[in-house]
Amino acid sequence: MGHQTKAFPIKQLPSKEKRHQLFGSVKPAPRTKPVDKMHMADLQNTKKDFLFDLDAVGVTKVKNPIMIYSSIAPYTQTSIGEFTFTSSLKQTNKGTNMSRFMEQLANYQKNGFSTELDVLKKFTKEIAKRVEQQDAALEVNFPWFFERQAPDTGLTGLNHADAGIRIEYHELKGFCIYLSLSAAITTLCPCSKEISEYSAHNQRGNVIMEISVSEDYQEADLDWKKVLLEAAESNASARLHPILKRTDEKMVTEQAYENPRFVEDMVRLIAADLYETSFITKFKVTCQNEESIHMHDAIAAVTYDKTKEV
Ligand SMILES: Nc1nc2c(ncn2[C@@H]2O[C@H](COP(=O)(O)OP(=O)(O)OP(=O)(O)O)[C@@H](O)[C@H]2O)c(=O)[nH]1
Repeated sequence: MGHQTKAFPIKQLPSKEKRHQLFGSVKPAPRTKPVDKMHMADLQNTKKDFLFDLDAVGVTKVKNPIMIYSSIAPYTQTSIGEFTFTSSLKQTNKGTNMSRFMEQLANYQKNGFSTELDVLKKFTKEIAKRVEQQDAALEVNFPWFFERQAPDTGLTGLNHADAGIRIEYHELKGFCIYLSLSAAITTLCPCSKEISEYSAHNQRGNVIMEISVSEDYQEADLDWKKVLLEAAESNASARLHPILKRTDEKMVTEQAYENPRFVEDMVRLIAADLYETSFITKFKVTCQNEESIHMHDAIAAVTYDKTKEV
């Protein structure tokens, strides 16, 4: 005898409409307000003295797919960007037209929205025009992936750092560009190495580099993401790796022992590299170590403005 399957559904349920009513849906009340845009109230565009100019108004936490180009592998990748789009607002205007920021994003999205600085500059300038203001700002933060090779076996996998771009545009003043990268590194404590008969405690550090760039900076000549990543990693006790076999692990461990670093050492060494990078005009470097012998973290920071040099 073959196995008999039951035919589903067995129970006869009320219709979907009846089910919605059962759970509280009611018939629409009579509509009294206009439905055509021409006759709708436009509160945003009310003109009066609203007491203060606003520095920024717009939309934030906007997630959108992005294309990222890099000078290290993977050379092209897709990621998710979290955006903020704003402009200032005059004291005489009640509100901005928020939908226009999102309309602009939808237009760019059609061809794939890339984080190339030239694209984002164009976007920000167009936003100002679209919302009828003198200025606009765009901020985007995204995880950026890069290939990392194990030092001995050469096995590769992906690591990532958190990248950020802020573009400010003003009709009269032009553009300001701020870039940031937050990268993880290994540090081995110099003090612990010095005082102990053997070993030294180490930790995972997080380096945040925030920079301003010169007006003539072209990322096609030098990829800022790679520059900042190298500044953090090349000055650390060791780099982080997705894949390490024993022969790799030995090398990374010994390299860290040979290059002990305090958080203070980290920010000063990275500052030196950023100081020597000609397209960087100002920078802030912060290093925060998740201490392995404490519940708390260690932190150090340095800022420098090359434009203030005499
Ligand atoms: N100004 C403002 N708008 C808001 C606020 N909260 C929500 N909104 C948005 O107002 C939007 C309406 O956008 P608008 O761009 O003003 O719409 P519109 O006037 O039809 O657009 P235009 O034809 O471009 O002038 C809706 O999408 C709401 O999301 C707020 O606090 N301030």
